[in-house]
Amino acid sequence: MTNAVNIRELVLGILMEVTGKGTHSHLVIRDVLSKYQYLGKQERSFITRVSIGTLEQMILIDYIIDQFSSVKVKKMKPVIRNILRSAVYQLKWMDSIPDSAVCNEAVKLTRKKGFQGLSGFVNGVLRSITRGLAEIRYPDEKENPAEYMGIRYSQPLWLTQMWLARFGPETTGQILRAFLDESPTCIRCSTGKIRAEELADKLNLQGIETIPSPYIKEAMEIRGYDHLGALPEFKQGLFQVQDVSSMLAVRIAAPAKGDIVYDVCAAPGGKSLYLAELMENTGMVTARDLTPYKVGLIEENIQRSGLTNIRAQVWDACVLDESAVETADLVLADLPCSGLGVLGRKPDIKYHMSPGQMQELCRLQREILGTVHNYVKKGGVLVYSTCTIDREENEENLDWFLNKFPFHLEKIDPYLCEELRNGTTARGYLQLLPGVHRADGFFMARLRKDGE
Ligand SMILES: C[S@@+](CC[C@H](N)C(=O)[O-])C[C@H]1O[C@@H](n2cnc3c(N)ncnc32)[C@H](O)[C@@H]1O
Repeated sequence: MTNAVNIRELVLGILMEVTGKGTHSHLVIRDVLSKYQYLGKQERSFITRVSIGTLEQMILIDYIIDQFSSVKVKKMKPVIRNILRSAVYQLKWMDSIPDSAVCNEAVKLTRKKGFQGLSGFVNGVLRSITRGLAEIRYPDEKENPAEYMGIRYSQPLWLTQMWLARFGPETTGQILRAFLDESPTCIRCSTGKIRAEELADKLNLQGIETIPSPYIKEAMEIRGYDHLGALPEFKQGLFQVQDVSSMLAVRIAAPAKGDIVYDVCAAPGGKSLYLAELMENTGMVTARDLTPYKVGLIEENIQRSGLTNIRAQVWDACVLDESAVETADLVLADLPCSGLGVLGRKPDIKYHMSPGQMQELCRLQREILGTVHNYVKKGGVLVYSTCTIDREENEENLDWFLNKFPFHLEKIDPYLCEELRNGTTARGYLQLLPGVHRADGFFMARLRKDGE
């Protein structure tokens, strides 16, 4: 590994930024990897794996440290607690690194960061953990299942309590395990440009493994790539990075050729592009988001795609656009949400989210839905979707909407493969659950406006 840069110091920087300032981990990691592009594949994957892994397992890691340290994690200096956290991650989950190397590197980093006087403490705690790792005591599973699951699967207690009450222990276990499994990168083949099999062949030739999704033929999971953005197939717009759950939301929207479509919360534009592609360069997709920065992301993606039936606009979805009223065949409301369905990809969400924030999001979702339904023509379609598995933001918002506005749910079975059909899809909505489905957690509903 390169001597010039201490990759453990980079990991520490990422953890400090995410835990201290609340910046989203995927953004911090992306920035570090792009700043240190010259690092080798092995070093880049070490940085990603240890940062994500430590954040993912942080509740369990802190529980372990607290069993062996005289000073509780909460009372430690932030630098020290983050050095210990990433070291414990390596000790417990990375067998390929010798324990002595993990401890020595952590001690060196402690000194380098100016905490000479605490290097003995760090060394002592890590050596005790190394010796006692096999004998960790967990909360009693039978007596206190929520606490047990919270520690075992490293989730905040309020989340395990909420999910146990809603889904029961078996499904909750499936969901929590899935969050800790590696979340595969999923791509959507732009079938207007290349067949999925042909794209898979091209990627396979570069050593990238491709696994077709069971749900949609243009979706595939990929593994074994280094820098996705550098692949020629990406630059040529032959594929987009998009989870199959997002693709399904577009599938149930089922745009027709020539449709007028509004995607009211569109950045970075994944669903808008798919809608435009399915419309085969006819009609018009208006892809909106709140800020010029976000709309810039949509524009970049439009440019790479080469599609001409899509335009990007800055527009606050809470503000009524008089000119759009009753003009749309289809409105997609893929709204800001708590993101609890994608905890496997964005583990820090679980530390930032709270029941209070979820209520606030619910209020925003209602405000947006209460505005954008006006754009749907009589007889047109509104698709509501979120990447969460929270009843209030999903089913309860849907009930609220149906009680208030002249829309009815429409069966989505015709747009889904057999495996995804169930009682709710026959009514008009689908809740995907990680671990239960081979997809991110996602909610989608198809509503038709009453009238012609
Ligand atoms: C779930 S993301 C959308 C993902 C997007 N549909 C896609 O598939 O690529 C929600 C988006 O809503 C945007 N947003 C939040 N509040 C908004 C508002 N008041 N008006 C418009 N967009 C908003 C956020 O900036 C964010 O990009």
